[in-house]
Amino acid sequence: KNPNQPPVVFHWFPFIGSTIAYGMEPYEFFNKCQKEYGDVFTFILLGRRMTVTLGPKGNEFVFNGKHADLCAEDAYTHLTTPVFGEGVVYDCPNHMLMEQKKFMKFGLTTETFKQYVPLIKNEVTSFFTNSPFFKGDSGRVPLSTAVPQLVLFTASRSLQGKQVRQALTTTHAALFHDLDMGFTPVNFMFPWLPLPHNAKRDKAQRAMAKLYMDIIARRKAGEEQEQEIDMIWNLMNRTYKDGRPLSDRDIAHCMIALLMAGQHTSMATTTWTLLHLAAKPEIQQALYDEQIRVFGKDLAPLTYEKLSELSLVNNTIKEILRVHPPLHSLIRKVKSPMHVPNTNYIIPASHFVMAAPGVSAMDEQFFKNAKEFDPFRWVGHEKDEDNAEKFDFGFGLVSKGTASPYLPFGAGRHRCIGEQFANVQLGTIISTFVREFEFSLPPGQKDVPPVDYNSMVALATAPAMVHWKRRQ
Ligand code: HEM
Ligand SMILES: N#Cc1ccc(COc2ccc(/C=C/c3ccc(C(F)(F)[C@](O)(Cn4cnnn4)c4ccc(F)cc4F)nc3)cc2)cc1
Repeated sequence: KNPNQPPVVFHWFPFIGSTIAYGMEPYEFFNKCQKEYGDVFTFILLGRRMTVTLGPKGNEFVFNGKHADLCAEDAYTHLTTPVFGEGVVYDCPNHMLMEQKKFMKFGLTTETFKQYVPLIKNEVTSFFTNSPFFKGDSGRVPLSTAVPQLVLFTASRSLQGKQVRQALTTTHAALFHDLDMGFTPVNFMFPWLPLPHNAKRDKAQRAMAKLYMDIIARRKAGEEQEQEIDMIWNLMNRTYKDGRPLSDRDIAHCMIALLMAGQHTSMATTTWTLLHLAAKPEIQQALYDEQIRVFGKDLAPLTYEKLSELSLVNNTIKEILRVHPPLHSLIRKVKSPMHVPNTNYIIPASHFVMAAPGVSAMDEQFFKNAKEFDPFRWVGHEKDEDNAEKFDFGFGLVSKGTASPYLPFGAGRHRCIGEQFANVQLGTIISTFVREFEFSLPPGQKDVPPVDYNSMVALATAPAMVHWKRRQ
């Protein structure tokens, strides 16, 4: 026992350590350890020493740590680079990632969102028309199957662009699936395993990258006019500070990264939202009443400007991200020994640190009835974030204060740049569902299904069936 290192969680077997307990039920594991060891403790995950720092202070320690001390690319590159492709995100120096995030944000403006809302709405309504799950006046739908398709259509039609949307449902549908299968936490641990799914992943990555590079080449040859601003057009004109333009390959790999980012987080969040609304019909009714109040009894078409007036829709998304944050564990590699403030602990360079903001988001000391899904708890707190002090890491201002109990989009230099797009996409999807249908859980099922932690994000256990009835 080393007095100036965090306590190590008891475990029977070396290497395996606490992998099973953590991998199966991370929150149960974190809460049990917090009771026994406090907010800072080390556990063994497949031979790696993971030092967890919980609570708002723990969140701040990881999110505000200096890049020289805490390295994201060393933690994530084995998982992401085989899927996204080389030269971007975690396969390049951090200062280049900061510029890539700046470029991406240039493509996520109110002007593009105004154009995306009708595109997303149309994808949802044509999904209702074409999908086998929504025939007739009532029925049931396995959300685990339907929502990933719906989210892929809406994100690819808007942010990715028409050609990508077209390809993903025809020539490249199977390839997207193969690439998606490669985006799994097992690859965190064993990226080099010559498993069949890794060979398929690599083939799919090359095919997807080629799809984007062919689109770019056609646009450069002037074969396509810029009717709609998609992210590919946006990235085509970007140059790094050192004068080097973003290469066609780097653009393709950034587009794959954005595709994977949005797909997993949005499908998890959309599924959990529909499940919790099915469990609480009174909130569905309140959402429907809000649509009438904001758009009139004839339900005028959704617009980006009006989305911001739908406070219950926005509070529902905030509350879903509190109860079900898609990314439950955020990891950094320790590069030099790090002192944990207010403790005697020095974390050695051989460790990884892990933040789990979802633990403080479900802590009774910060949120009354924390386990309860209650969007109304956010009424009056819509703008808390705005007056916080801000800092620019190279991709725009982010709040400096990261000692918050609620950080579904992270904080600091690695903070998410997709929050606004996600809110537009989720707000449009939820509004369109609520206008069209009423939901309920299968008869006899009282609550939403348990969480499946075996994917990259915290998913609802399949099939996540809900019953629907078309509104008259
Ligand atoms: C509900 C939806 C989403 C949630 C909850 C979410 C959450 C997060 C979190 C927690 C981080 C910090 C990761 C870390 O600190 O290791 C992050 C980073 C990021 N996210 Fe998201 N995200 C969402 C949607 C999106 C979308 C739609 C995009 C792209 C359009 C996106 C792109 C990114 C990027 C580029 C980063 C930066 C990673 C870095 O700097 O290391 N995210 N996101
Ligand atoms: N055996 C076994 C075994 C062992 C352990 C377990 C359980 O262990 C774990 C541990 C961690 C995790 C999830 C963390 C994690 C981190 C980073 C990323 C990411 F980088 F990918 C992302 O942030 C994602 N993102 C951001 N915004 N939207 N998406 C991202 C960034 C930029 C970008 F451009 C594209 C991106 F998409 N993804 C996920 C899941 C399971 C199971 C089985």
